Amino acid sequence: MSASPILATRGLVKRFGGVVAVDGVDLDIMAGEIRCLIGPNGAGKSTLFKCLTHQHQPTSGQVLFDGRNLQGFATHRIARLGIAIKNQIPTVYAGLSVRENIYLAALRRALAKRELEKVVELTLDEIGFDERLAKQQAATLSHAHRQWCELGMLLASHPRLALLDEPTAGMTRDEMLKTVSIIKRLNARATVIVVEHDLEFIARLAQKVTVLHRGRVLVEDSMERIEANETVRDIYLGRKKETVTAHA
Ligand SMILES: Nc1ncnc2c1ncn2[C@@H]1O[C@H](COP(=O)(O)OP(=O)(O)OP(=O)(O)O)[C@@H](O)[C@H]1O
Repeated sequence: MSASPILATRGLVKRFGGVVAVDGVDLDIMAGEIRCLIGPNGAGKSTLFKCLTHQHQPTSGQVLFDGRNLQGFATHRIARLGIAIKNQIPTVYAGLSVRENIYLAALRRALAKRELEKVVELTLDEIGFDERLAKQQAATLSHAHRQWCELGMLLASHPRLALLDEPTAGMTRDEMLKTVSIIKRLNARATVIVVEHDLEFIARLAQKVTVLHRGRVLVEDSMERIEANETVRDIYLGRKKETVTAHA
């Protein structure tokens, strides 16, 4: 029995003038999967994400969600289908508390008030926020707490597919490990695609990794096999390992 992918792209292209940022990408993401997307700076990872949600209109090619072609769909209509994106810069309501942010995110599920309140409290628990943090204004949160607040908003909104762009950027190792556990919770109810540079994070999370290079899929495999792949090492991992070592 062959299952069909929840998300597929076929020949996806995005040009910015003379720059071909995404150059004929075919992806098949199965329901329930966590897929990591890696590649050197400028490989096209963020642009690909933005094409999936129509923050950028693809130049050509198709995005299929549950087999349905999303061509012509506005961003808000894609969000309503259950595709959520967390961009590199967190988007929280700065003037509201964490609890209020999560409450607003949960509203999209059209639950009765008591259910909604339960979801909010459960989510605060899932991201490990106590009452003090729940009441804190989002603008005053630390970098990591702001990222977790936004992950909480994703958890509460219950997407079918979550796209996470560098969720651990700027985090310490302990913060990265906590983020892994939050994303595993998210993956218990949603398919997840995550762009990341942190190799330990990827190894702890993903079953399958897609390497993008110059807008194209270079290889798709397990992290173990990708780490052993000479071409990938040359264009990406070797350079990154040096960077990681240099910062250790
Ligand atoms: N809005 C834009 N206008 C023009 N060029 C763009 C735009 N967005 C991205 N690009 C170009 O497209 C290419 C891919 O960029 P993108 O940000 O998608 O790469 P990335 O893999 O996400 O990189 P990073 O790891 O640094 O975030 C780059 O050459 C970039 O300069």
